[in-house]
Amino acid sequence: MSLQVAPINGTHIHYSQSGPKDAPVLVFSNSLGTDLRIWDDVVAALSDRFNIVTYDKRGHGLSGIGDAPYDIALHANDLIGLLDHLGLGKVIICGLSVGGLIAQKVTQLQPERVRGLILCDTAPKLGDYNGWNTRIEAIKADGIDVLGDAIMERWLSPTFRKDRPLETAMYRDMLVRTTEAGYIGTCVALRDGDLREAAGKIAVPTLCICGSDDLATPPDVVREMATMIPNAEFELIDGVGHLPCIETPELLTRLIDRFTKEKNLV
Ligand SMILES: O=C(O)CC1=CCC(=O)O1
Repeated sequence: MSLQVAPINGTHIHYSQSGPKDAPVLVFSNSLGTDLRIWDDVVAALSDRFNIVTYDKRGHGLSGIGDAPYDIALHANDLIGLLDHLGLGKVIICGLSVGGLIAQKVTQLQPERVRGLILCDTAPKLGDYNGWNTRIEAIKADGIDVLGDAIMERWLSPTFRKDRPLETAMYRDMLVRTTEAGYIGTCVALRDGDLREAAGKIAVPTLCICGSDDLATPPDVVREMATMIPNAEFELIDGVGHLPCIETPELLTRLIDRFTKEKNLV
């Protein structure tokens, strides 16, 4: 399939769409420093029954960087713009880490559009102001590569890194090849983003998922989010880090399948 790209909010957004066009729409939103390929195994398993959209948020993958200062609302409006461009109305959103904040923000901006949320390894607020500034300053001084190994420890469980060194190296490359402007811009968005007040107003079925070995958004953080969102469910995936879509796509697929069936979203 040829690459698909859309003009959105003054830049271009690279996306992929697969599955039956009349099926329920399931959109995946990525984490910091990753591109849409992290969902490949999940998409392959679900694209017989969902109309699936994956995309690279601005500054990541093959999308443009744009000129606007980044914040979570800008990323959310990019996703809304992409859905409008594709003529997609109501959607289920699965957001990972910063993608989870983007999903929550879209729900806040267009509550009527979102039918359900799957929030993986995320929270309404991630990290603290000084922590993000330290990361931003380190990257400005020396580039993303200096943080590559430390970030792999946050992303991937010790078992994955030990047993799958080539893939670990590949995901490290994905990270360090992210544009510096896009990465730092998204760190700023995370530093300043706080959706805790809005979390209590989310009124759609929500499943919160976390890997037990997630060092970026540890289970307690995700569990707390589940208590803030009315009627949200929480699932812990044992032995997995920050990116269940990479480490255990089969289990993530089963959780999405079960949740969407139980909540009558399919
Ligand atoms: O890079 C990390 O620490 C993991 C992460 C934080 C926000 C996000 O999207 O990924």
